[in-house]
Amino acid sequence: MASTKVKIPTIDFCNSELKPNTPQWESTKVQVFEALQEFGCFEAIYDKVPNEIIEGMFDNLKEVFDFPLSKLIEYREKPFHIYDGQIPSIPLYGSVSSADLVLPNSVETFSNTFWSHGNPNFSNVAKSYFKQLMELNEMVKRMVLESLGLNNYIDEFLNSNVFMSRFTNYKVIKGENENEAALPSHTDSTYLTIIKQNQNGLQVLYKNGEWIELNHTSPNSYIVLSADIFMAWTNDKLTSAQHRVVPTGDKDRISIQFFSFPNPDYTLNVPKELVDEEHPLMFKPFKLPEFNKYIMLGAKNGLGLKNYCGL
Ligand SMILES: O=C(O)CCC(=O)C(=O)O
Ligand SMILES: [Fe+2]
Repeated sequence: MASTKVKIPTIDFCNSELKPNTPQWESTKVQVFEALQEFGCFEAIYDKVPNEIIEGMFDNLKEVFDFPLSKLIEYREKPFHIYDGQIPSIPLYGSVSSADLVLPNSVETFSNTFWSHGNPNFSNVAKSYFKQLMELNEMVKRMVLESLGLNNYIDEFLNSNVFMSRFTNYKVIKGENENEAALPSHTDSTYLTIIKQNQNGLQVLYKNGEWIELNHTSPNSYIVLSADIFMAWTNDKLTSAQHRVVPTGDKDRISIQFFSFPNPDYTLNVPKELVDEEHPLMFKPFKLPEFNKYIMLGAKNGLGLKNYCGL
């Protein structure tokens, strides 16, 4: 069971004055940094994505997951597009990912695969959704880098980021297995993952060993998780959130994940400002594709990164 005692912070990003060098920014920045250090996650309340865009995303995605398997497989055959499903260990899980739905071409490929004449409605809502999430993602990263005194790195860091979007469907089951994790405990190999769920079910493992529910408390809620790559690049200053999904509702759960990574050529080198006698270097330099290959070979339970390049 997930704990109801510990609550992860809810942080408000709605204020229109939330710009660098304002008092509002400075106080939000403290909350963001503390939350990502302590929990590796927080709930963001962010009202820049209109409700009709969010509803449009979930309505279109319901249709996608009702399409026959052959469509999902056809999608998988396009470069940079992935369908994961029918995995025996996680039978309720199915997802489609796109290399970058922020790029117009990628949105069109997605629409043209699933709808025979494309789907301008999906294309428009997806473009709008991911454009606004890019801004939230950028604000959070800027706040983290400023908190670490890495202001000189912000532009280079943000320019080297690439993105991936994933839509996931968890089939509802009733019966003796209904409280089992539909997606088992793991950490992500990203900088940040920003998740929107149409039903609660996401949980994070807190350091006291309790699972904490990561619920949406508002229609404008998103869950922001810091992950392996951000933990490595910041020399262990941030926590990589260990999370899982235990759907609770009585209908299929759909979630939208917005992942950010370093580009494949970028060497992850801890900034020298974060290393001194009291804070020795914790990770060797590495590139993401090599780390991903290592993970694929079977590293488990958040030990992957430390085993791979920990010092
Ligand atoms: O469905 C969710 O809320 C989370 C999915 C997830 O953790 C992942 O795809 O890495
Ligand atoms: Fe994840």
